[in-house]
Amino acid sequence: MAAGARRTRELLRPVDAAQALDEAALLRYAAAHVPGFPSPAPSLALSQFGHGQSNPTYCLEVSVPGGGGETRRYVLRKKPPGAILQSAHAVEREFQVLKALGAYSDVPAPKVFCLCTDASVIGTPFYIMEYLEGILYLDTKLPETTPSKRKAIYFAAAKTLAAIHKVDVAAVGLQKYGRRDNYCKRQVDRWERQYLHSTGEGKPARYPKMLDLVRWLKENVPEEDSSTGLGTGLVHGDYRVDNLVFHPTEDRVIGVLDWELSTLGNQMCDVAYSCMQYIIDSTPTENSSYGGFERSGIPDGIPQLEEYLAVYCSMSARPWPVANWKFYIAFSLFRGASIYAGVYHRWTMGNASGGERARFAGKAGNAMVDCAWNYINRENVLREQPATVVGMLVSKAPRQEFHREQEGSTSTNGQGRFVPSEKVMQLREKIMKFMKDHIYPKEDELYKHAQSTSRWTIHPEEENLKALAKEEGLWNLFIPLDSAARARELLLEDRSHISPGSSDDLLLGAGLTNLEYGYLCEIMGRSVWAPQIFNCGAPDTGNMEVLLRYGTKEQQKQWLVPLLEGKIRSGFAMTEPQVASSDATNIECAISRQGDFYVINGKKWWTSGAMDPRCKILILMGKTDFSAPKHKQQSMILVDINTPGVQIRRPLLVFGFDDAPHGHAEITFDNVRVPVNNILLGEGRGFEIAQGRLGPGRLHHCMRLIGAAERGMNMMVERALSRTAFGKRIAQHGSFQSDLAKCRIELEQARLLVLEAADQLDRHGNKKARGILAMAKVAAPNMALKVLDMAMQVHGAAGVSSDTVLSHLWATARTLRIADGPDEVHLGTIAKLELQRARL
Ligand SMILES: Cc1cc2nc3c(=O)[nH]c(=O)nc-3n(C[C@H](O)[C@H](O)[C@H](O)COP(=O)(O)OP(=O)(O)OC[C@H]3O[C@@H](n4cnc5c(N)ncnc54)[C@H](O)[C@@H]3O)c2cc1C
Repeated sequence: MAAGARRTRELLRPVDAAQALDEAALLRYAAAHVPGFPSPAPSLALSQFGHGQSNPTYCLEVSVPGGGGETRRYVLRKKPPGAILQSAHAVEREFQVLKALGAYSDVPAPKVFCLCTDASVIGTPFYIMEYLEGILYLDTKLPETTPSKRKAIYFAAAKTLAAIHKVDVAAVGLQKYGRRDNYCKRQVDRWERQYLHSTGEGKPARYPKMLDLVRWLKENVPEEDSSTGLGTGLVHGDYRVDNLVFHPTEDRVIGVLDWELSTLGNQMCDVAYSCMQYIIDSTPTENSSYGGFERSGIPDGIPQLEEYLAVYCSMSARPWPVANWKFYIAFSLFRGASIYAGVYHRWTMGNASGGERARFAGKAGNAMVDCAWNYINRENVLREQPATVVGMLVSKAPRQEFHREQEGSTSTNGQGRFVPSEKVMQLREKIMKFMKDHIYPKEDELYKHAQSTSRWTIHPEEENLKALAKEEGLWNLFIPLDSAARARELLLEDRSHISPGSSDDLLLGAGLTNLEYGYLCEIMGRSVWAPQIFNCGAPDTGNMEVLLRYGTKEQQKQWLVPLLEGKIRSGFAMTEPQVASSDATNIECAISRQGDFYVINGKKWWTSGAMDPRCKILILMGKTDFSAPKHKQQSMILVDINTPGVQIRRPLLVFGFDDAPHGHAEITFDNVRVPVNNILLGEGRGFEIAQGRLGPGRLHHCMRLIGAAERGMNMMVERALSRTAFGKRIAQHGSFQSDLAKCRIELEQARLLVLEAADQLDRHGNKKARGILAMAKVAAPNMALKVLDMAMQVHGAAGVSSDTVLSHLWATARTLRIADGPDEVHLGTIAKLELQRARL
């Protein structure tokens, strides 16, 4: 076989005499079944591809009648002649998968024209497909290319494999193409049978180590193999660089060939198989040493196996496969050995396509078995963490519906202004994994519960998830360094009020700055359910912040600790229906001192979280002195929600969403008596507290909005790539591309603004950072609304339904142009500062 890069046409050779076809019959059939086939064809030049072992493949070159010498090329692929293994050489299946992929997916595949199952036409079933003029790299070492091209080719191969694995099989009509579960288990049985069929008495000798390998594989099938969900789907079955046709001038795949072994199943088998050249050079030649790149040295430019894997994992959002990698490699070697045993057997019977190379297939197969055993006996085969590849962040989490994790400006190469520290990156990855493993898969169920008649109760799963998040150390991450320091002193003095087993360190977060938390909060914002699972949901975070900063020791013991532990929830009651509450000087709720008590009278609404059965404490803002200066009249006070006189009147709806089970409540306070020491910081200091509370809290909303928008982007892209309108993918329509690009620009702008605001908050405090905080508070919801609106648009009617998360995310984003202060108020702040600066 010719080594190196070959143009498709260079792979053609005269037809093997033993594989000659009835050309007249073929022409008749093609003319009748291939749309646009030149007819009557003045001449047919038939040649054969020298590359490939299994199904004989031909090139039909037909002159176009009256075309002045113009010719058209087609490719014909057929079963080999003679007795063949029943399940092998399934050209019918190749045709089926190519047809489905060609019509509905982004996987580059040759277009198929017709399938002939009538063996009487040319002796065996066959199909005819498009001839792709491109480059095939027959030698996986890529000797005839430059190092940079080698890298690009390998990464393109990883990307294309990811594209195959992301095909929605139901959407392309391949849902019955195979069983997804127990793929490896069934494959081991299948290839064991094939091996036994191809070897033994009167046939090539059996290799005892192969039988041992079968036993080992059967005993070590990964648990994930029994699943039908994560990591299962379309499997190519023979995915190698030399089965890819590359564009003649660009480093991208234009066609994936040889789908003979494709089916549905465990996709990690494809991945391991595509890495075979790193492990073994199994080219069947007489003098083969069988050493893969790992032994012979990796050609310059070809990425390390772990780099290649990292790209695949990143593009497919698949977990880093360290846990079962040994199995998958051993399985690939075993399967290769079994295939080679078949090739060798056919060669001994005189009917292997691929000629003399098959002579050495038996030897090569046994070398694969030896290699599998060497691999199994190695201590470490893959590092615990994925390799870092420029521009890629590899999730170690399993794939979920939510595939791509765009990283935006945080996906840097360790350089630049906003680059999270290693500690933050680790937490970020952990949260992303948690979201993929536990939150996205439960969203539907939580949503259904929130629509049911039990919606004002807590779904048991929510508390389970909280326990899990706590266990993983993903708890109270919002707590800024300085607040934690103050509370630590108070809490450490007396541990009697802390539940046994609770760790102080865990309760007080991870010692992050607001900026550091920003990178994490963004991820939580991708799901409306996520923040509270990590005990980072509003309004609890703001309330805890108030208690951390301003609470007395007693207040902290009674209310802060259970909040930090996630045992209770809280509400913040400031807004009142009868006054414009964006101007908090308007509020009318009265807090009057009577001896050792304060008596509260008033009406509040939009007290978020107060409907939650776990809500035990409200921080209420009212007036203690109506005659004091305008900003000294207000005070904040702790109100036990079960105090007589506190009455929840109704849940309010946001565009029809009641946000159960947390809800937004209208509450009346009729002569509610609370102890005097429930006052926070002191009478008349409500505004002061509000400033402290609202800075970080506002920013958290912004961060979550960036996450929500990012999710919108992901969903929009996935939808546009998988749906066809007016003859092409939505993603191929220019108007979509322009909207998408604009959304990305706005998102990145907003993200940078939010990060900058967080940084200034850390460095200069609330007051000095108020201008940029206000900018972020205006920019983030407006951007998120635009992106989510566009995402809904791309989803068509589905986008505005509750079948996707988009409408709920949009509704939540819309409230944030009002909640925590309307846009206009923040714009006023920005303008005021701008004018002040001009006057200086
Ligand atoms: C989903 C949701 C959750 C909420 N959660 C809480 C909560 O937990 N606790 C709580 O206390 N409140 C909560 N709120 C209430 C929220 O904080 C208030 O709605 C907000 O502060 C605005 O007050 P208002 O509704 O009284 O509007 P108003 O103050 O009446 O303002 C109405 C409009 O007037 C205009 N306006 C106001 N000021 C200016 C100005 N300076 N310049 C120009 N135009 C102006 C703006 O267009 C503004 O939107 C929540 C609201 C929503 C929607």
